[in-house]
Amino acid sequence: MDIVIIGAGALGAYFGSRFHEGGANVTFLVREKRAKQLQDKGIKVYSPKGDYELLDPKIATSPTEIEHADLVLVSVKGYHIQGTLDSLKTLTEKGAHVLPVLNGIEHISMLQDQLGKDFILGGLSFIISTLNGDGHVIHSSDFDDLIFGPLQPTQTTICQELEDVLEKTTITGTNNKTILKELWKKYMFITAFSGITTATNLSIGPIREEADTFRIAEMILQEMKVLAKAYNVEILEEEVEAAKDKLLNLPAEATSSMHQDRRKGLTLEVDHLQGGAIRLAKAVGVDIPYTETIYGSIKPFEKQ
Ligand SMILES: NC(=O)C1=CN([C@@H]2O[C@H](COP(=O)(O)OP(=O)(O)OC[C@H]3O[C@@H](n4cnc5c(N)ncnc54)[C@H](OP(=O)(O)O)[C@@H]3O)[C@@H](O)[C@H]2O)C=CC1
Ligand SMILES: CC(C)(CO)C(=O)C(=O)O
Repeated sequence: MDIVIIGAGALGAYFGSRFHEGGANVTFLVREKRAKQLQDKGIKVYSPKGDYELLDPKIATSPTEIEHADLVLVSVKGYHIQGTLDSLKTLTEKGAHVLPVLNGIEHISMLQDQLGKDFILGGLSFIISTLNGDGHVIHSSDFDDLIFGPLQPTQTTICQELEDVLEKTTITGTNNKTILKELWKKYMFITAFSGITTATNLSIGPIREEADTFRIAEMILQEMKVLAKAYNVEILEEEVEAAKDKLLNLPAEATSSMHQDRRKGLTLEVDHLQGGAIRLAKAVGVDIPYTETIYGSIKPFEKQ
């Protein structure tokens, strides 16, 4: 399978390396600075699932350099998705399907509107990874789930092909037939988890110790459930409970990637995540006051 990775950051470099390890033909479509770093240092993955080294990754800085792609994995931050549209347009015109794995939900309909519904698959990931100073991947969770699936009936073949590739890798891949619901469940979870950890500047342990603080995360889960319903996605109460249990059972020092970005002084995805929820809620007349409050609390730290 010919796979292009747009956004060779923590997620893209990890999954791209694993696809390569499994025998796929992988090209990293990156910007100039990252291209130079990849040429100089290659990619190394340090991971509980086994280290991997890609000394001479295939790199492109323009989509015109890429002759053919079956699949484009998009793993940029939410605030960079608009900047990938020209490349995605060129690659979908060459027949590629697009698998976005960023957190959030608004980008799905945006990509469908801009590129055509047939090209956009649903995707998300559960993993904790980051890049070190050499641009190498530090994968620190024992999970690396890549959940994907068709959003249109025409996409079952490409999803099956990806499933076949994933079977040859260490990635825990799931071809999910109800991917839209999975996307909303992850969106519900991440809006609460990234919201409460980033706003308080605390990992989950101390948040759990203060019932009044933890309650804010619970209320955000409930608001996101109501919001999903307004978009015809039924998240069950037991699924909200499962998300709450996850928050209760994470290691005390666990935190969200957005909170890690706050700690590192990087731009935050708050507009894409909590801001996106607020825009979607306004459009259908749903009130999400806890999410709005968390959004307002994080906003001053968005661009540090
Ligand atoms: N890290 C994690 O553990 C997890 C992250 N996620 C989600 O995955 C998404 C990606 O996160 P993450 O991998 O951590 O982010 P990173 O910041 O590590 O990587 C994003 C990469 O995108 C690149 N990029 C941005 N615009 C373009 C473009 N136009 N063309 C090519 N490359 C581009 C950046 O490159 P450049 O160097 O040029 O700026 C950067 O390397 C986010 O939505 C995040 O919430 C989800 C689960 C876990
Ligand atoms: C919760 C987690 C770590 C799961 O992958 C995540 O998506 C994030 O923090 O951005």
